[in-house]
Amino acid sequence: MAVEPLSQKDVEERLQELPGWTTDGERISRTYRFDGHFQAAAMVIHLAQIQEELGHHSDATLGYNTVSLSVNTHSAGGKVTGLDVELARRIEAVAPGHGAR
Ligand SMILES: C[C@H](O)[C@H](O)[C@H]1CNC2=NC(N)=NC(=O)C2=N1
Repeated sequence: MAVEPLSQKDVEERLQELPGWTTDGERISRTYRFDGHFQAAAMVIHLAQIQEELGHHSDATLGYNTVSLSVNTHSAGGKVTGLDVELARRIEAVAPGHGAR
């Protein structure tokens, strides 16, 4: 089943429930900060588990104490869909347990 892109207005509305997440119209993004590198790396492993479960994957960059995420849906022409928002929600649910801020 084709996944339809969300309108910019829909994306912005949904992001109101995901503080820290932003959109440039082509993707949704957030950078998390951690107490150190190991904590950030552990978050990436947890992220990989969630992404494999959902079959939906962000572009993730591991820094010293940061993890920067960006996601859109390739099959929707590289636009933002509900799948991206769902992934962001799942990540938000586990991030505090890793000390993310
Ligand atoms: C076949 C597989 O489910 C698809 O290629 C998935 C994999 N992960 C994906 N991740 C993201 N971010 N967008 C996609 O469209 C996408 N498609």
